[in-house]
Amino acid sequence: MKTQSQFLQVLTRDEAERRFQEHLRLAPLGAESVPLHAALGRVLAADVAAPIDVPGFDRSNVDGFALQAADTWGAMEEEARTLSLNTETLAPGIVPAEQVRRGVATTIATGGMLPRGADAVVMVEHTDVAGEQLEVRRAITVGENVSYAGTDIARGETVLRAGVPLSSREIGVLAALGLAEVSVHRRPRVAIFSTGNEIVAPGKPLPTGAVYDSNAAIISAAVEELGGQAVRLGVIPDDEVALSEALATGLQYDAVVFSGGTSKGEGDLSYRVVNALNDPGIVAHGVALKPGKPICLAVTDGKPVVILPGFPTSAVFTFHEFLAPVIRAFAGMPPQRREHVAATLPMRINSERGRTEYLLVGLVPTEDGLSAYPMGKGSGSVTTFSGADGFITIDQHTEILDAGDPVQVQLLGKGLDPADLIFIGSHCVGLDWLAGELIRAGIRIKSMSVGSSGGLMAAKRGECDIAGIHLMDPATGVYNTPLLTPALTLIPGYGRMQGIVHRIGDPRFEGRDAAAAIAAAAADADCTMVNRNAGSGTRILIDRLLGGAQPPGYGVQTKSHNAVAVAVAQKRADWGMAIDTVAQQYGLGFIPVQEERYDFVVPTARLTREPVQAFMRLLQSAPAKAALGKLGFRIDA
Ligand SMILES: Nc1nc2c(c(=O)[nH]1)N[C@H]1C(S)=C(S)[C@@H](COP(=O)(O)OP(=O)(O)OC[C@H]3O[C@@H](n4cnc5c(N)ncnc54)[C@H](O)[C@@H]3O)O[C@H]1N2
Ligand code: MOO
Repeated sequence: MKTQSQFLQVLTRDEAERRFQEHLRLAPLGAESVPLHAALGRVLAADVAAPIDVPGFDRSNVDGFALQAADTWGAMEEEARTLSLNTETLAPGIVPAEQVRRGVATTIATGGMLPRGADAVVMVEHTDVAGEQLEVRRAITVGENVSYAGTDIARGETVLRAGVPLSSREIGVLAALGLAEVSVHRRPRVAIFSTGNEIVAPGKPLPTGAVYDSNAAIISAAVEELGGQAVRLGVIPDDEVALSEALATGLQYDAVVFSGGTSKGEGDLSYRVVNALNDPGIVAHGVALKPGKPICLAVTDGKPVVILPGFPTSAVFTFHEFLAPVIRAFAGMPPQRREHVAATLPMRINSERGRTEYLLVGLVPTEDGLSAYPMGKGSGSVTTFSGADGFITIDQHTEILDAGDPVQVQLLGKGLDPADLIFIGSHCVGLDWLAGELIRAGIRIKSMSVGSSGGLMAAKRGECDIAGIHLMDPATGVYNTPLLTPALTLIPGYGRMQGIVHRIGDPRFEGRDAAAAIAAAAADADCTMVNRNAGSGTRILIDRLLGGAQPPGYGVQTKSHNAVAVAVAQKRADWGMAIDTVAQQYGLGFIPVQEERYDFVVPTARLTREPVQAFMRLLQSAPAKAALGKLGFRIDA
């Protein structure tokens, strides 16, 4: 029998970090010399002192004539000073041979070397040449139009400091100093494995029940962003021998990252393999964090070995919490500066007691500052992290945050990227198409799917420009309009056909109308449905159709049309309610029930905003009508 290792001691985040870093040397791993063309993004390992002066000589900044400024004094447009010209012309790179004495000038080009005796350059525009004579029509001062040697960079000056990540600008400076190579910190090489029999590399076919390996891709890219070198070593099956071999390979690098197999389930073997390490081995397994509780942190011989939870959001979060600072330090990058902004919660939030919760949020500007919308699709979501602006930290002792509570949001990226147009509401592929068109037209869009009711609330609070909703008023059976208030304006959208989806050829549904199909389903005790979440427009339709009955599967409340179609296609259920376009996508049969309206609600005060107007014009345009029609939506004439 396999032993089930428990999370014997769940640590706080800070204690886990302390134990982890205690055994690590948070310093660069060494320096190496790289050619300038390969230096982009690398971190300077030593201060750079200028070996030469830049410019290396007194240089003219204009096309004109090098002379002694005193010879021009008193010169005016109608009262020129006349000088004689030397014979040479000083193009850049020419070393002057002739001296500039009183009353004499030398022709010089921009970048040319100032000749001995000259102390200024007059621009060609302020002169006339007549034979060997130069007429100057403008008085200039000593030093005018001249850059003296070493004024840009003086020899011996420290121009760049160790620890600076090299961008194109620093690389330009190094080249100007004549340096062909530069000493940079060695990039820490991070071995990255994904684990699990169900994990499939992108690009390969996906068997039912399998999952594409997103963790390796996101962790690899994050390692590179932090100045490390990602060494992708593939997907390792749930097999102790294979995992041990992987670990041995991984230990040839500077750090080892596994994802998956750290909790206590069947097949979660990664931590058992890592458990064989010593000096000191595992320092934390189980941290009071959400997401990220099963994170396993180990160190062996000064090398970090980490098992990230398999769930993508947990994996990314714990990577950034525990490993990112270590990789930065190994790479010689300065610690990350974390930026916070103040915001308000638009809705009540429940949190789990006993775990510090990191809640990813999207930020929306309002008249009273920022509103922080939870992006939560749970730890298993791949998109939560990429769509969020930041996260709030909910203390382990806090169970509830109320709507209107002030929160501090730690930003994920650099600064805030304000949007021109904010959509909050129900997700629709038609709206996706419209948003795509606006983005192509240069409008910055932020879009949050919080359902129809959430969208309506956001519009009432003035937090969005446009809320896509499809809510039927149960009393009248009319969509959307009965729910408006005077402060809201409705932009008519389009119709979508809702109906019963079933597998093609199922005799309980095929060829019947909705009422007959429901009756046939009710007559078969084995017939299972899949429901929708309470509050959704679709659920109202289902309940009307069932007339109070609750057949098998009624308790399974999925949150989208796609989830309903997948459940039916994969035979976990026999019928459900979804829109016809989704039924088509999954090759399912469809019995029309009712056309519902998907409309756009705009806070009236925002109606005149140009991006809102652009949206309205787009919706009315012939290409939009054609595209939406092709997607299966019925557009008003
Ligand atoms: N009984 C308990 N069950 C679970 C607990 C617990 O405390 N007690 N903790 C839960 C938490 S919290 C998390 S987080 C997960 C983490 O589990 P594992 O680290 O063991 O991860 P897996 O079981 O291998 O996978 C979880 C999930 O993530 C998918 N996955 C895995 N690798 C990848 C990848 N490379 N790319 C994309 N997706 C991946 C995997 O298919 C699973 O769906 O455990 C809970 N359970
Ligand atoms: O703590 Mo797990 O990391 O929520 O999903």
